[in-house]
Amino acid sequence: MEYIQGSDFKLSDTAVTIGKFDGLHLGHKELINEVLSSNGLTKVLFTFDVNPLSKFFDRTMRVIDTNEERRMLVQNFGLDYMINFPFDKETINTSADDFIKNIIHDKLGAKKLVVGTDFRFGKGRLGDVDYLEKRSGDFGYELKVIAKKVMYGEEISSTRIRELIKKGDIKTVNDLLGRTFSVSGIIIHGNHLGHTVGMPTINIKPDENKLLPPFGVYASDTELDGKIYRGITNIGVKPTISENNAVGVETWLFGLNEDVYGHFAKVNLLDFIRPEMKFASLEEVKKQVNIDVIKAKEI
Ligand SMILES: Cc1cc2nc3c(=O)[nH]c(=O)nc-3n(C[C@H](O)[C@H](O)[C@H](O)COP(=O)(O)O)c2cc1C
Ligand SMILES: Nc1ncnc2c1ncn2[C@@H]1O[C@H](COP(=O)(O)OP(=O)(O)O)[C@@H](O)[C@H]1O
Repeated sequence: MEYIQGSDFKLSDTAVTIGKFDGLHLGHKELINEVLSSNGLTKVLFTFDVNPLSKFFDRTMRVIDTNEERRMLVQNFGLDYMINFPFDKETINTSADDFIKNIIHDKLGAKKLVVGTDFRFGKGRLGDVDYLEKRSGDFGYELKVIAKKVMYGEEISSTRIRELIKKGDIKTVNDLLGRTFSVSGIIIHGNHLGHTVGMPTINIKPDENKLLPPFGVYASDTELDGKIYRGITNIGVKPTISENNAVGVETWLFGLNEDVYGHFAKVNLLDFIRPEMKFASLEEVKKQVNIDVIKAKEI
């Protein structure tokens, strides 16, 4: 798959799905599968750069997957191209008509367009599926509108998943995603205290745009150097150690005994265990973690 960042491309004879795709959940997967079934066409996922998006609209808006995480997820789907299109002033001010003409037709060369029922596009979000259908003859594409997938009696949506993440309902989040919610990044140095109590932890500083579940302890499976380690993860600020720690994601991996600083890790969260608490000392944290570990191993 070729990854294109920006607006400098010209494709032809494509099957394209367009959307924000935050979280790449099971509903999104249906759109992508429709693209994948388009024999004879170049298969494209067109999405918007989520980092500028959060700056343009609402600085507090966090994403389920960062650009990088989303790119890694899409990598193995079997698509030909993934386009991460800038969501800047120009894009925001592009009318629905210009979006169809300049982007869907001229740049993407779409012969087939796959979107969800509530897809909106163009300035003021005035473009919708009816409008896409109306213009399909003029611009020579076939429109495929996919109904929203329902799970547990409700439509799957990025908004619903974000709310569940905020509540810490990781199990339901993972069901709706059809995979595990994860936090990934490079392993950095912490305070070098963990190993002093027999609990070495890998520390990851989450991307500032990343939506995190409530501070607390979670059972996890971490992908590191081609292996998966069951472990236990603390998301939070380590109040026992000091008052002003930055938010971190740290994981004690069961069965690892190596220096892995600077390596890339993907921490897949499996289930919530308990909230983060302030203890009297690091030894007291360790005592509690020994109890948490029993739970984490049972999951
Ligand atoms: C599973 C787990 C649970 C933790 N729970 C807490 C907690 O409830 N409160 C807290 O202050 N720190 C908690 N910590 C953070 C420890 O205090 C931290 O691992 C220790 O400060 C070592 O950090 P370092 O990696 O910077 O050396 C937890 C760490 C782990 C791995
Ligand atoms: N089982 C393990 N789980 C996590 N980290 C481990 C493990 N075994 C060895 N390590 C190494 O030890 C480091 C963590 O030690 P620690 O004392 O917590 O230091 P830091 O505060 O820098 O994270 C990790 O970054 C990793 O390189």
